[in-house]
Amino acid sequence: MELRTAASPRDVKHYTTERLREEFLIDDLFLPDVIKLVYSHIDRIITGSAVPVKETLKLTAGDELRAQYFCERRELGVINIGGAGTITIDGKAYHVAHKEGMYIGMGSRDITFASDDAAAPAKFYLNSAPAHRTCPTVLIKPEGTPEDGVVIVKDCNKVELGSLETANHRTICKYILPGQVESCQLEMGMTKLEPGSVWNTMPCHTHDRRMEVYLYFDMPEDALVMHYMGEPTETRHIVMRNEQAVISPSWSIHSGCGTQAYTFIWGMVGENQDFDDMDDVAMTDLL
Ligand SMILES: O=C[C@H](O)[C@@H](O)CC(=O)C(=O)O
Ligand SMILES: [Zn+2]
Repeated sequence: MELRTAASPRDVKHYTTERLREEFLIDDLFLPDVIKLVYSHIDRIITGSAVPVKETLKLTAGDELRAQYFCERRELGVINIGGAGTITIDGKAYHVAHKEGMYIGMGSRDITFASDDAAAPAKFYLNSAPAHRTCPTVLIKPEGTPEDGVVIVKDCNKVELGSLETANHRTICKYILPGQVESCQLEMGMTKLEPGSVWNTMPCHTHDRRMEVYLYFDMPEDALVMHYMGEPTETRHIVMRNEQAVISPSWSIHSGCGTQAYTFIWGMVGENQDFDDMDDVAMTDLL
């Protein structure tokens, strides 16, 4: 497991491009037959990926968690951005298709990942946070009919925002949040931009009570997103490519502008689970 420490905004404003990328960018996710995990001291979020191709992959606590198993004291959110696959939790198999996800509650011991087809492997994106109680493990589908153990994203959790005129027409699909999928602190969802729209989260915001991690994907290899971060009056950018993630501290804005439309997954943890608890930044105040 790779470890990242927290960073102070007073230091970050002096960082070079290289240092900014070292601290915040995660550019080696989704390697085949590897579970990659990055542990951040910021709210102790773990960001990672599991891409089973030739093998079934088993999630372990590693040395770092000083736990017998990964979810001993943690909850885990998963969204599959690849082909269909199976997540097996303590002997129970959940079939997770493209853009479906899971919430896996604290206390789940044995977690494995497999793909249906090695030629189109599943790409499981992972966000995990410390937990204090067990919430039910569920499969999450953006569309469909609910069954036992399966939650369908509610219409009120598919929020259309922005417009083509301001190049930010997008739909926020909220997967894990109170009232739909119960968790201790983790919230997760996916935002998809419409063709011709390139800006996410502009007008932008900070939220002092939560940190966030973004994963940008569904873009060609030569496309890029300029991810904007920093205090509102000290903005910086990180050039991001397909399937790369970025850590966003509470004090930072988190916004992006791509060379074309893209999709991203956001994961949030921290003090509260109030999605709308944001500190909006006026466009005219950004520097
Ligand atoms: O705090 C909320 C997160 O920044 C995202 O949900 C924002 C987002 O997906 C968007 O505006 O496009
Ligand atoms: Zn935000």
